[in-house]
Amino acid sequence: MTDPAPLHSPAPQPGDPDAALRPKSLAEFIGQEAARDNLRVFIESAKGRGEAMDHTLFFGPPGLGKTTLAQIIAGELGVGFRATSGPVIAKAGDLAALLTNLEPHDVLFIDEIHRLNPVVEEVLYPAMEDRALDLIIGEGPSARSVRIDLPPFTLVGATTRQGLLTTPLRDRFGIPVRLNFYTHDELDLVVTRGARLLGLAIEAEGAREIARRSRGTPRVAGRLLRRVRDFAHVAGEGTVTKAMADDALTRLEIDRLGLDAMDRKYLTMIATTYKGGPVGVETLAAGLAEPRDTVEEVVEPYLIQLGLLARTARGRVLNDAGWEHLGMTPPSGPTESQIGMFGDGK
Ligand SMILES: Nc1ncnc2c1ncn2[C@@H]1O[C@H](COP(=O)(O)OP(=O)(O)OP(=O)(O)O)[C@@H](O)[C@H]1O
Repeated sequence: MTDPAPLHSPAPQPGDPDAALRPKSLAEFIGQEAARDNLRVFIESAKGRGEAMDHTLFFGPPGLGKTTLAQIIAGELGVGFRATSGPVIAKAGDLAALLTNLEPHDVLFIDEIHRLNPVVEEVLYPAMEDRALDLIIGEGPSARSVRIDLPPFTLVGATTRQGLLTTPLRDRFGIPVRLNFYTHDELDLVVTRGARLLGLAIEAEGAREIARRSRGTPRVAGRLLRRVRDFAHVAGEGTVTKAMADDALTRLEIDRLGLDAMDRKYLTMIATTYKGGPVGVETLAAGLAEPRDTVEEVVEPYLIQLGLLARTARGRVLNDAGWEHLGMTPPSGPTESQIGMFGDGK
């Protein structure tokens, strides 16, 4: 069986092998402190008032815990949880069926909410604002509109691309929450917790090594931990050490910054083919034979976070740190990054 998600990709895998490591409560959830503290207040307040919590939007790169937090909200509120995703809701009727089946105060989670069909999105506006559905019954001159009241509910939307949300939709979320990449210390806790749940003995330095190379992403940390466990198991080692983690991750082609083969191919292409840039994202996506969305949502955010890459108005540019990481020297003359940035080239 082929594995559609590369080992190091922050994208989810079918069957959700991460489910066993998913924190079930806010107290168990590591990192994202500001978001967590605020959510705790909103949850307590909604519970105290006996009302549904306000609609909440999570945005940020994949694998940082959007789905996990949505489930935690439902758990902490003590209400039901229904999950779907933007591209799956094909027709207005599909959304109507979901909404009319909710119990009062339930959480409805819509992943990839930026990919909702515009017709479906129109149905969502009154549902979010007035807790009502406006349905058209019949066709032609006899068509009439009926309004159906909905139970109070909380919509939790998740998106990797907040900028792609329409303004009317974005404005209807009372609680927007940005999720950021995790620090090494936080990922260290994620790895240590994961090892405990998997019954795997790991030295502190071993956990640190995995944390450092997890792209700031708990989903990647969990996945790398499971692969290191495989190597340790086959080698007959009882405890994961730093050397063992390093060896396993190197064999998986994950370098000391946590970049994988795709990241390095991307950076090398800008360095060698385009002399450090600027180069457009479409061109890079075509060169990598990857969809543009994957390049923008999965590959680039972490490279930008590390300061290896800049998005400018004229395209992507390799920064000095990017050249250094590749062990290459920029072409002579000032590079684009030395001249300065030209704004955000989205
Ligand atoms: N704060 C955390 N502490 C521990 N583990 C976490 C945390 N956040 C996420 N995880 C782990 O990472 C996995 C991925 O998280 P989740 O599915 O919530 O990410 P996501 O942001 O919804 O991703 P996507 O955008 O791809 O849907 C979870 O199964 C869980 O094991």
